[in-house]
Parts: sequence; C-alpha cells; structure tokens
Amino acid sequence: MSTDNDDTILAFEHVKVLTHGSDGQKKRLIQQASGTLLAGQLTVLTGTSGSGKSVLLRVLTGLLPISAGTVRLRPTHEPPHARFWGIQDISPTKWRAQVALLAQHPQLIEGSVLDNLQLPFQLRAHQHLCFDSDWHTAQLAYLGRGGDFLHKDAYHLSGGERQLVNTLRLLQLEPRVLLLDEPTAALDVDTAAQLVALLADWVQKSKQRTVLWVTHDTQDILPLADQHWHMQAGVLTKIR
Ligand SMILES: Nc1ncnc2c1ncn2[C@@H]1O[C@H](COP(=O)(O)OP(=O)(O)OP(=O)(O)O)[C@@H](O)[C@H]1O
Repeated sequence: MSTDNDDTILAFEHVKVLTHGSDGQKKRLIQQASGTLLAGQLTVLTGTSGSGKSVLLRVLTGLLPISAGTVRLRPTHEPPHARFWGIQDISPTKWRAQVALLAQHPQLIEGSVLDNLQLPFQLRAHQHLCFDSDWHTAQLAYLGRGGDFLHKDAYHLSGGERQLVNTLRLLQLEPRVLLLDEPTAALDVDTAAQLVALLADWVQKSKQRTVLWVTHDTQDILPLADQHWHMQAGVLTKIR
C-alpha cells in the first residue's frame, strides 16, 4: 500500500515487530504493516483494543525497534527526489523533531502553563526555534480561552486543559508528522470537539504536514479523514 510520490512525507513498508513474551515465546506485535502518509492529509487508524495501533505509532516515532521492513521520511530542505532518510540513518533526536507523538496522558511539569509551553525550547533539538506568545494567544482564543490561561498553575488544570497544553506544546514545534494516540479519549464532549477542530485546522494550514490519528471515534473524527486504515491482530489494511 506504500508508493512514494511527491506528496509522500513518511512511508513504511513490510514492517514487522517481534518481541519475547514472559513465557519466552516470540510474540508478533505487528505482523504486516505498510503505509504512506501524504502531505496535507489526515489519516485515521482504527482497530480493536490490543490490535497494535499504539505499537505502530511507537515504531514510527522510533521508540520501538522494527524486526523487519523500512520506515522512511522525506528529508527537509532537499530537492523533491532526494533519497529519503531511513529511521536507522539519523539520530533519534533529529527523527523525533520531525515525527512527534501526542500521547493520551499528558506529562506536565510543575509551574504555569507558560512554563510548560516554553519547556521544549530548553532542549538542544529545538534551540533553533523561538517561543511565539502571539501564536499561543491566537490558538487559545480559538479554544475559547483568554491570555490569563497562560499564567494558570498547571497543577490546577483539568484533564482536558492539560491535554490542550500538551497539544499546543507539541504543535508549536511544527513537526511534519504528527502521530495522535487517542488524545480526546479522556475529554468531555466540548473540549474534545475543540481539540479536534484545532488539530484538523493545524494539518490543513500547511502542505508540509501530515497527521496519523488513532481513534475509536468513528462519528466525529473519521468523517474528517483523507485515508482510513484499520489494524486487526497486527495486520494493517487500507479501508480507503
Ligand atoms: N513492548 C511490548 N512488549 C510486549 N508486548 C507489548 C509491548 N507493547 C505492546 N504490547 C502488546 O501488544 C499488543 C498491542 O498493544 P497496543 O498498545 O498497540 O494496542 P492498541 O491497538 O493500541 O489498543 P488500545 O486501543 O486498547 O489502545 C497488546 O497485546 C500489548 O500488550
């Protein structure tokens, strides 16, 4: 199901992930997965619990090694037909600056919302970027929150607010591939709708971005999808 074209941002082919279970037997977490994430597109990944969706996201982020297959990313600032980077060819830090995973349970540090949003810029991987408070103010306005939200103590945020901060903290770094692992699963209906709108808007704003969204929500998120993939017992199939 993977064929490179000029819109390809990330491609993975014939990926298998094996591990050893507690009984010492080999366990296949991913049996067969191939796919292509295209620029400006939202791809939705559905599948039953335990089918391997989160495993695939961790593989694409480089957090879990592959046993077979390839995972490749279009290089930045290169001619369109330059050779793709293989996941083993570049450092994990460089890979993850381009391919970012938004997990379901946000990890925030002590301090204000602002402290949390500024945190990534202390890391070497992002020191070439600048914190843009105007961008955050605009996003927060879009989410129905005033500038005072930046000064709230992270400790007192609700679960939904924590996920909004977590999401803005990641989006500001402009990853080209955004992997979403059910970020709205624990949110109330209104906050979930805000987050869906924010993320859908984000992917549409630039042709240099692509989103892979793991979800069980076939009502609000699936209709927004350009591609729909399904995972069943470690086998990935393309529905459309
Ligand atoms: N590092 C690992 N070592 C061994 N088994 C693992 C590892 N990571 C995940 N698994 C197993 O792989 C299977 C797939 O897990 P995964 O988290 O990808 O499911 P999922 O499709 O995301 O499910 P859900 O919708 O419930 O989040 C599960 O049986 C899980 O226990």
